[in-house]
Amino acid sequence: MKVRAAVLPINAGKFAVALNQDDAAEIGVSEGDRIRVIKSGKSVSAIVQIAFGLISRGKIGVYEEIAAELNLKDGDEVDIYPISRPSSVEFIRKKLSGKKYSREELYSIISDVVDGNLAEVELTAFVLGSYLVGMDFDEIEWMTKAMIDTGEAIEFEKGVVVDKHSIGGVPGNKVSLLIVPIIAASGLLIPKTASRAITSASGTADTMEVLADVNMSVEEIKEITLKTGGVIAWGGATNIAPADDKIIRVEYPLSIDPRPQLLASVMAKKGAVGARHVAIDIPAGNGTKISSVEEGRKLAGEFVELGRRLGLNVSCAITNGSQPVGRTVGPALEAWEALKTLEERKGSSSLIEKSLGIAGLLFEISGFAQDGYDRAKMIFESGKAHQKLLEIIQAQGSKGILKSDDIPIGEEKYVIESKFEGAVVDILNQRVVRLARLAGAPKDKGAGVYIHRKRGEVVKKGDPLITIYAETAWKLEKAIEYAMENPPIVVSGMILEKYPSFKVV
Ligand SMILES: O=P(O)(O)OC[C@H]1O[C@H](OP(=O)(O)O)[C@H](O)[C@@H]1O
Ligand SMILES: O=c1cc[nH]c(=O)[nH]1
Repeated sequence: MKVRAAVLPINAGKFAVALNQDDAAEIGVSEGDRIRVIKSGKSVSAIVQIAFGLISRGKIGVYEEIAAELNLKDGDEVDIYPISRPSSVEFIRKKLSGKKYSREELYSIISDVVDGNLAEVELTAFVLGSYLVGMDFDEIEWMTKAMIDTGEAIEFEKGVVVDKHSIGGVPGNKVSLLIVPIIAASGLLIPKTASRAITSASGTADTMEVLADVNMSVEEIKEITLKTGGVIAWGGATNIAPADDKIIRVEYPLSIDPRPQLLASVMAKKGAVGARHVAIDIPAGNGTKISSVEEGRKLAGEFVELGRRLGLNVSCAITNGSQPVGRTVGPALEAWEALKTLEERKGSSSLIEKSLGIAGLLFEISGFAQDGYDRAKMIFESGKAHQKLLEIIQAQGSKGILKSDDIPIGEEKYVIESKFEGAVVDILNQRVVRLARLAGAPKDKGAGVYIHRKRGEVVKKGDPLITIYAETAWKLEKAIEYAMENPPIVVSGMILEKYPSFKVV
């Protein structure tokens, strides 16, 4: 069938087209089916969206990706005809019925993820298949290797390359902003790629982006690492394990991180940047991805085994995830706390201890030092880590922030005060994250929370417990409403909530 192109100035993130419902019916396709679009002998396969009333008969809405690929302009004539769904869809269906993927099937699925050949619902089914049915270790290894092989990789001809990664899940985990400069200042190389938030209110890429550009090519990551010793780049902007960010995009709205995807996502990024020694942070505690140290140990064993299969020397740190790391949650607040701590060489003990502990672990497993923690502490206290972070920020492309107090924080704020005198007995991670997300994080960089009192700290009636920051008044309102019904900080006593009136703060 011949139709005329209407170029839609929208990036769909995949090859997709919009068809008038009657034209779609005429060639026998429905929402999510595939068609081939042909112009001057060149063709692409595209996922169909039905645009009820928005695209007139005889026209086809083409998103930017297809327009660029086929060099299409408004009014150009193209040929279209229906084609069948990729075989990956059949493999995904097989997993949903409880079967095991083969190596070839996983490669085919990951290639289709990278090429944008899967509709949103098919990609979601792939993630849910892992979440509900799971994968065995062979499948996890094959998926990780497919994720590495379908992207670009970095090789360093000289230097000792190390890397760290967290499985995430604990709010306020800004430790990479301290660890990377400590390692880089020691002379080791750390080409770190991070993801954006998955279940939290700010991923490391969201936090670093407050200070510097995080969109980098593979060549830039290598060049900056060789120049400064380290980078903190957003994995989704590179062509390193490009399937990863596409998978994370469907995990984020569901706030789930299935174990097979988690292992593959983390280890593909480490394998592709040429790291030899890798430290994995596994936060364990209520309201995180790992509820106990025992469960953390099991996951640590899986990381070490996957590392062995990929030729990487992996060590894990099971860390205290029972409450947020440091006192801030949300991109700008976390960047502020990380930079302030480096500037003043003091700050929240959970943030400093964790950062030095993981940097120290990297020093030890790479053979750089036996007293890893002490070496990391010396670099931190000497101010070299602070100077190094500033150097990395400049090399990546600074956002013009020279010191922590220059970082803009949301201007709308509300302080929740304690209604009792006593001590903080609990901080509920998931409520803290929900609160920061309702306030606008991670999209609104200035949104988030500042935690005034952490577990065990004493409060008087009327003392501030938590300050909520937002960039817009209505988001602040929503966040306050939530906090009133779901107090994130519990002061003394044994009663967590009263139902139907939850007002225990
Ligand atoms: O907490 P959630 O959002 O689930 O996990 C995602 C975060 O965990 C990892 O942290 P890092 O890169 O090791 O610092 C990821 O890169 C990402 O920033
Ligand atoms: O990078 C990451 C971190 C946690 N979970 C993932 O799936 N990827």
